[in-house]
Amino acid sequence: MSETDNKPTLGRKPLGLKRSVEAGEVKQTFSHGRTNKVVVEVKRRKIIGKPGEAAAESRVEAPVEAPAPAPAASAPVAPPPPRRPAVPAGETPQERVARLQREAEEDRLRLAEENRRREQDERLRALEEEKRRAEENRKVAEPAVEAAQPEAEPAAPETSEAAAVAAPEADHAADAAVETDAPVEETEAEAAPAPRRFTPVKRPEPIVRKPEPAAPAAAAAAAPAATAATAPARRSDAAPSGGGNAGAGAGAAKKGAPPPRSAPDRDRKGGDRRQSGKLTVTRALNDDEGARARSLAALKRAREKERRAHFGGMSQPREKQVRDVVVPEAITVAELANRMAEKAADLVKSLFKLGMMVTVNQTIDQDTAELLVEEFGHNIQRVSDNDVDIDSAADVDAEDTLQARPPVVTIMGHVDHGKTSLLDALRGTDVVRGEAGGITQHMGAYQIKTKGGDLVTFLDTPGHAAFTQMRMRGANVTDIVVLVVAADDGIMPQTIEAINHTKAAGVPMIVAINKCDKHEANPQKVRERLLEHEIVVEEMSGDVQDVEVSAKTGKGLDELIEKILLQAELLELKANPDREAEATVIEAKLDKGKGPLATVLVNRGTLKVGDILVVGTESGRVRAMLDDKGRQVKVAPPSMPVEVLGIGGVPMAGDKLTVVDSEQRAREVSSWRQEQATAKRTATAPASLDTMFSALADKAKVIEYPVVVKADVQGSTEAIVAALHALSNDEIKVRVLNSGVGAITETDVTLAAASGAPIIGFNVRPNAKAREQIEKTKTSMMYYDIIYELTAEVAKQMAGIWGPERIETVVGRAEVKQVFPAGKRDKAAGLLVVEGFIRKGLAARLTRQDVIVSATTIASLRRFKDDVDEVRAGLECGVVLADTNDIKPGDHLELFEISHRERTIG
Ligand SMILES: Nc1nc2c(ncn2[C@@H]2O[C@H](COP(=O)(O)OP(=O)(O)OP(=O)(O)O)[C@@H](O)[C@H]2O)c(=O)[nH]1
Repeated sequence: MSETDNKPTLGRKPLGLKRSVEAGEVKQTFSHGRTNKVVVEVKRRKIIGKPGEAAAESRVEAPVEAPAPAPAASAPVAPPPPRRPAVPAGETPQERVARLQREAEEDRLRLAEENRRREQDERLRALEEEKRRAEENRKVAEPAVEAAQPEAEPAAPETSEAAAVAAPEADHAADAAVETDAPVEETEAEAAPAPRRFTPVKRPEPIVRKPEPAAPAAAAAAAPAATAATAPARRSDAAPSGGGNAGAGAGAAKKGAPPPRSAPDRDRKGGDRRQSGKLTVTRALNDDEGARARSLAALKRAREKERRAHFGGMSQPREKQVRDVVVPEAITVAELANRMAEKAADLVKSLFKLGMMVTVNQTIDQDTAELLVEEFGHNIQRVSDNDVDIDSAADVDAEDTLQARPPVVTIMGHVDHGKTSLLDALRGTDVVRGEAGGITQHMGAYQIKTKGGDLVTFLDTPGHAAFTQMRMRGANVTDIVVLVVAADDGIMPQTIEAINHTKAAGVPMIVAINKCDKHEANPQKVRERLLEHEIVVEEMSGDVQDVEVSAKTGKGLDELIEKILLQAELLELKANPDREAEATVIEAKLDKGKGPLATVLVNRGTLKVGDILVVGTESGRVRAMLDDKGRQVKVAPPSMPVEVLGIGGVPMAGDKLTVVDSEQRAREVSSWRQEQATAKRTATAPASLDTMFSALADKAKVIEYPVVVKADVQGSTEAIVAALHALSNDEIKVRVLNSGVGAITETDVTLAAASGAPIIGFNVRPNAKAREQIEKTKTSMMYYDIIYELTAEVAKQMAGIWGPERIETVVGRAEVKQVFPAGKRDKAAGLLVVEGFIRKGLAARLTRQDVIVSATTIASLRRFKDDVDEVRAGLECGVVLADTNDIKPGDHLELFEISHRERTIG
């Protein structure tokens, strides 16, 4: 930008910052290579500062055609930029940046103020010009009007044109009266000699100042007239009468921009600035030259004070709100305070007055809570646990809504007796071959259609000892149990366990004697052995159905199905399919792609895609359902096993799934259940001194073997944890730091690494991040896919930690006959070897009247002043014992050898 830009031209250039401002950029450099660019605008101080040049500039700004005396005289000279303090010598880059920012901000504000002032001046000049022209027009028009209407309408000047003239005049007069001082008044007097039609009006500016002696009174008197005439005039005639400049001026006037203040005015007010009401940035910056502008921080403080005063004033008369407080059977003080929207400390104080010393985290009962709620003026709403949780037992379906449903049959038996093979044969599939180690490790759920078109749901349970929980669950969700006993193997431990589970669940049993194709098969022996467990089969004139089958040849399978259907008919299995579904989780896992998956068995109602559900401590919405063959299904009627997608987390096998009507209800129930589960987990057993000391003693003695367990399905996790706990004994205990379902994650590795624990992965592998972490922390990993290999290996490792077993073998005994000094400090004992032998270096226990005095070793052994290695029974010798001189005649010495043996666990 050059100076010539400001020279007058025919058309006025729009006003803008560019005209008098130079903009530049300051690059700030911070630590870590960060930079920031700050735009710095600089006013050319040289030009504005000199009075002569200022006048020239004012002339430039004046309208070209203005014949009136140059209003330059009235143009306020822009204040010179404040003198910057000298740059301090030891200024740091940060300080420099801060200074530059501050200066830039100051410049910007000053510039804005100057622009505003210049606009104001232009507006004034435009008004002057307009007024002058209007006056001229009037002078020209008046004789003509007078000629046309001699004396009839002397009020005619009150036309819109006249109003248009009056408007700027009034505006200007008001402005002049309020804001300008001597020079402006002089200019006005010269420029507008016409008689005044309005008295200047004082603007309703919120400025507190001492009024000029005469002006305000006159202004106040004329105010209504001036505003009444001004408003329509501005709207209708401002543009046509004033041309471009006048229009702009009127526009500016319309916006009501605050009028500029003259220097003396400012000086007058400078002293009482703080008391003068609202402090604007303009005022702050236009203060006395050289005086410091009010800092931003000060402005902020003032605003904050104002705000506080505002809110403080409001909070006092606020009325207390009475709330309905939902109180369960037990609630913590903090939670109650939260529900009452009161301060926990106040509640504690009240309880203190009631004689109860409690902390905010302590739980109080419902009655105590009621006292508090009433004391604080709220209403209590007592709820019991059942009000929150879903009580499906209370929700009984009417008899007429029930319809026949397929039977649920659980196949149980000892490991490798052919359960999966039998099921495969029934389904026409081949699950056995896919199983690791040939054993079932999950619970499988399948539905088959018989030749007659009947549906039967089968649950396959694992036979291995570790899966007790799964077998128990299987027995609990089923209608009928098929006990598979291999004819060649007979009754085995898990066969007995299955019998007990079945009896406990109170469900009917059908015995399938399998592997009857084998030549060593002895079904009769199986029947007889079953008698020992009070199972009397039909063949033995009992009421338990039995059937000889062969999964291999398919023998007896139809008969088995027949018997199942017969049994089901006797049970009259029914459920209401037309209601919200209820189901039981058979198995649950975390799938990498699908998220949490749960295999559920619908107990009643029909589960549909889109249903909102609560399952254990989790909630969710059924996104999709897959049947046992992996096909998508939209609905699952009673007795159908389906895999459900869309649950928020992995539920526990055995959890109940319930469909609820809203997501809010689902969340409410699941979070309540989560709270309960947490409370249960963190609940501590009542402490007594006895239990405390025994726990401490245990801690000191027992070696811990920490592990982290991750498995593919929830049932396996449970089984592994149970199996590991079973390996613990009084001296070494397995401590499962964490167990879960799904891939081994970074969190698992971090946890394991912190305790030096190995991670046991059952059918799962670590993810990429976890692998990195494993490398870094050198965490020991143990991967398995067969549970008995896992337990065997862990048992071996535990034995290794435990250390080899120390075995003491007593090899001799001796009696102390006499004691005599040996050397300066030691004592020697004269012994008679009574039994076995004594040898140098052997471990020995010195006993006095059968109480152990010391455990030591034979430091030296002599016979007749000669050092010897060994002395046999019946001979006398002299010994010095290591680390002890507490020897007396009559003491006995027991000599033993120590050996170590590898230990085994399990
Ligand atoms: N000869 C003969 N072999 C059978 C028969 N049924 C199963 N087997 C074999 O017995 C072995 C074990 O069969 P599984 O079906 O895996 O036994 P399981 O009871 O399911 O075993 P877990 O699920 O691990 O408890 C397999 O090698 C089968 O081939 C049968 O009727 N006859």
